[in-house]
Amino acid sequence: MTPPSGAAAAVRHPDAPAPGELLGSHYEHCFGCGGAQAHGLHLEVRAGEGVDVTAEFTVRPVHQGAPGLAHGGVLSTALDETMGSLGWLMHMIVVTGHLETDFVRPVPVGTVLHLSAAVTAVDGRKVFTRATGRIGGPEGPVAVRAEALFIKVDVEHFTDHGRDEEIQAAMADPDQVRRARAFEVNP
Ligand SMILES: CCCCCCCCCCCCCC(=O)SCCNC(=O)CCNC(=O)[C@H](O)C(C)(C)COP(=O)(O)OP(=O)(O)OC[C@H]1O[C@@H](n2cnc3c(N)ncnc32)[C@H](O)[C@@H]1OP(=O)(O)O
Repeated sequence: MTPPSGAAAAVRHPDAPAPGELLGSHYEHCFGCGGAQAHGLHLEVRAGEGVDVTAEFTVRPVHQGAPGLAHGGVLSTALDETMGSLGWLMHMIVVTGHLETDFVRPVPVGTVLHLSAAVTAVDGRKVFTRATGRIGGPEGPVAVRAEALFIKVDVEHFTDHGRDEEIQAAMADPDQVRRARAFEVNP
C-alpha cells in the first residue's frame, strides 16, 4: 500500500463541495450512504479543507457481529465508504481495489464512530487513501483504521456490470444521471 515514488499529491477539484458541506448520497440504495437502505450505515460525509472528509456512523443492533458489538465487516464498510467518497472531491468516480483494516478496539452497539479519511497520493488511475474511526468523540481513541487503494473508473463500469433492472432505474432518475455525468462534463 505504499504509493510509488512518482506518485503525486491529490488535487481538490475547483468545483468540489465547500469545506463542511455534506456530500450527499451517491446512490439512494447504497448500503453505505443510501437513505433507502433500512439496515444500511446511513453515512453522512462532509468535505474537509483539502482532499479529506469526515463522517459519523451510529452502530445499530442490525450491525452486530458478537452480542452488543459491531461486526468487523460492517466497520470495514464504514471505512470503505468514507474513503470512497473522497473521489467526489477530485471529481473522479473510484471503486475499491484493495482494502486493509486494523481493528484496534471493540465497538459497542450505540457507539458513534467518528470517521476521517484523506487521499495520501495519486498515481494515474490509482488513488491511495487512509482512514480512521474514533470512539468517544472526534478526538477519542482510534478503534479502527484502514488503508485502501481505489481505482478510477468511468460510468460504464456500472452500466456494463450492474444488474439491468437497477441500472435502468438509476438511469431513469435525472438526479442520479446528473451526479454521475458531472464527472465526465468537468473532468
Ligand atoms: C450510474 C452510475 C452511478 C455512479 C455511482 C458512484 C459509485 C461509487 C461507489 C463507491 C462505493 C464504495 C466503494 C466500493 O465498495 S466499490 C465496490 C468494490 N469494488 C469493486 O467492485 C471493484 C472490482 N474490481 C474491478 O472492477 C477491477 O479490478 C478494477 C476496476 C478495480 C481494476 O480493473 P481495470 O481493468 O480497470 O484496471 P487494471 O486491472 O489495469 O488496474 C489499474 C491499476 O490498478 C492496479 N490494481 C488494480 N487492482 C489492484 C489491487 N487489488 N491491488 C493492487 N493494485 C491493484 C493495477 O495493478 C494497475 O496498476 P498499474 O499497472 O497501472 O500500475
